Amino acid sequence: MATRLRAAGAGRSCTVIGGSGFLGQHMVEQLLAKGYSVNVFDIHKRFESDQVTFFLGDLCDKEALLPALRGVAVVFHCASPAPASDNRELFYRVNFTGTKAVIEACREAGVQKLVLTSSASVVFEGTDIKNGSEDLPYAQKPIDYYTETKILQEKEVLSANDPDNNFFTTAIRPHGIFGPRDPQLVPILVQAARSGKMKFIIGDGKNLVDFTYVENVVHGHILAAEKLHKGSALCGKAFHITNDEPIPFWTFMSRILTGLDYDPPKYHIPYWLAYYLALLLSLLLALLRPLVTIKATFTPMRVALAGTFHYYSCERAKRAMGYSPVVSLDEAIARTVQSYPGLRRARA
Ligand SMILES: NC(=O)C1=CN([C@@H]2O[C@H](COP(=O)(O)OP(=O)(O)OC[C@H]3O[C@@H](n4cnc5c(N)ncnc54)[C@H](OP(=O)(O)O)[C@@H]3O)[C@@H](O)[C@H]2O)C=CC1
Ligand SMILES: CC(C)CCC[C@@H](C)[C@H]1CC[C@H]2C3=C(CC[C@]12C)[C@@]1(C)CCC(=O)C[C@@H]1CC3
Repeated sequence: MATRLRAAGAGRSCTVIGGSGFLGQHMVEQLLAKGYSVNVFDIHKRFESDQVTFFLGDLCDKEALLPALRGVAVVFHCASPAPASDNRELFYRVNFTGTKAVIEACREAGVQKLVLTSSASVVFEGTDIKNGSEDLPYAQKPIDYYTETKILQEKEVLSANDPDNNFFTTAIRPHGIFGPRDPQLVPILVQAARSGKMKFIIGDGKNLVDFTYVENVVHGHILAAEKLHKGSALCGKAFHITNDEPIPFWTFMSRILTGLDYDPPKYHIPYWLAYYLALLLSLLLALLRPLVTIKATFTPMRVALAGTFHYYSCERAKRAMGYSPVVSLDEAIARTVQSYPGLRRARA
């Protein structure tokens, strides 16, 4: 590994924590393409590459992290339990306690830059956000445990910024990441369509939201790593990274569905009715949990995301790091639909 690090140049050596995941794999691919030497630290190894050094372990274990961080200049921390897991203990352990372990390991290993994948949802409380800036306060009442722990995670990383000791941190807040190999958005949407649950538009269908193509998210992270240094505007700050093309939520869903030959939703259900039905269902499933575990398609969080405005300004990222999306929304939707032949509706 030391040879690879030297070959890439000390400044272009990195470790992607969570590198086996959806965003992580795209991150690894683009970093390699840019000539970085790349380590992956993840609890699972989900792909083979002779260009990558894999370190398997739990990011909550600092001793397991250290070998993966020694000699690297930049750490990208994009690991998190899946939002749908809804496991409060797991979220706290990984996103809060685990992130503190990541920070300690970075400091001990002499890593200079830590780029966290946070989430624009850290300011979302289930009510409209239109062109929200990073100055919005953290959600006082996060809708779910995932969001609650992403807030704690971001606060830990940004407050760890320590330029006097050559340790620089920043957080990237993407929103609604989609693209090839996404496990959370398109597969769940198609599953809902296949089970006949996608006949209704929640609300009036005019709520604009941000969906961000995965390659734009990666581009934002790499830009941040390259612009993060002593005295830069990135130190200890968070930055929204989106496609900068807010789109009605149900227009986006319909374009993915029709692109895969499914019928788009066409009837309307009032937002308040959908939200309270989802809340009632979540309470019922919580009561039944000791007996049976049932995953709801329409959780309160998902209904809130489906029925409210939530799009964010990227102006701060444009100014501080010269960010602009590298793949347009139209092209991104086309590539995404094209990448899921197995999810296309089988024609009789
Ligand atoms: N998807 C989206 O729309 C958005 C995602 N984000 C953030 O982007 C990041 C990446 O998300 P995404 O790629 O979708 O998520 P994935 O679940 O696809 O990837 C996360 C990776 O981290 C791994 N991981 C989880 N827990 C640990 C642990 N304790 N130790 C080591 N590795 C671990 C996961 O393994 P395993 O699969 O076994 O859990 C997985 O490989 C996350 O931080 C998420 O919060 C932010 C905004 C939007
Ligand atoms: C069943 C339908 C009402 C919705 C189907 C699509 C949803 C599964 C997705 C639409 C918006 C997505 C989203 C996320 C996960 C998947 C969706 C709810 C996140 C919660 C993932 C993690 C984040 O940090 C924020 C994302 C917001 C958008």
